[in-house]
Amino acid sequence: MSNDPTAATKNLCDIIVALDVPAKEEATHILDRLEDRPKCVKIGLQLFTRYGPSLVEAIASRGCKIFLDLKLHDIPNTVAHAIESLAHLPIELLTIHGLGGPAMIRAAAEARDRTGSSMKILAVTILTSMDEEQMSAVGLQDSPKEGAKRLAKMALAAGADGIVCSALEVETMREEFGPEPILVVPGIRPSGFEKGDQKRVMTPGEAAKAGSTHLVIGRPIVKAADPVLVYDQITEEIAATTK
Ligand SMILES: O=C(O)c1cc(=O)[nH]c(=O)n1[C@@H]1O[C@H](COP(=O)(O)O)[C@@H](O)[C@H]1O
Repeated sequence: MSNDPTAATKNLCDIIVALDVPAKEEATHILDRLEDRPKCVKIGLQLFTRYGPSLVEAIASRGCKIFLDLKLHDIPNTVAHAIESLAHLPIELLTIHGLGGPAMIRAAAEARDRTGSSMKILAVTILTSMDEEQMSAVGLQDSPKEGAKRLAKMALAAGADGIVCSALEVETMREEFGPEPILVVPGIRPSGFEKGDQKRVMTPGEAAKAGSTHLVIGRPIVKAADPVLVYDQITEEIAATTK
């Protein structure tokens, strides 16, 4: 296996479009405009709490892989049963919170295995909207980089297939865990785009170069006047930095 920390990204840094919109018609409209560009889209709490599993099936039937971002965080028994309830759906990636701890993560992976589902389970480390001040307010005393690394180590050992972290931590993750783990990276901001509520951000090119496998991009694409133009510019930026 290659020791090149960017090996995992060669030809493999996919864009995941976060469909953070209020209505399924709006999500469909964006996907129609983007045509067959996105190979994977994210359905998060905003759409899933409104439309549930039927929307997952409808969007998957268009040929897109589905990243279902529910960030499950509960006692192991409850998370395991939630995963059993989701197992029949065409889900590629599913999020749980790393802060749920190793027993919860293990229960999630075991539930997935029991059902025969092939979904990959990703542990969210430190949300990209958090900085040191926010972490300290919930009793986390280390830096985002240290905290994310600590949670990632625990989560991967407990059976997570990959992790969600900011691009600022990706290089450290690759040094620590090698080329195997899936590294899904939100907090992506093309240069000049406002951070909004995100605290730990990087440009698409920097994030891809660091070794991310997937970049989760919401507002810069879905709120753009011309989402196709922005999507294509991001694709070119990634290609230029990872070739
Ligand atoms: O799990 C996620 O996808 C996620 C984790 C995280 O730490 N930060 C984060 O922003 N996200 C998600 O990534 C997307 C980022 O959206 P934008 O900031 O609009 O690009 C949102 O849908 C968030 O829910």
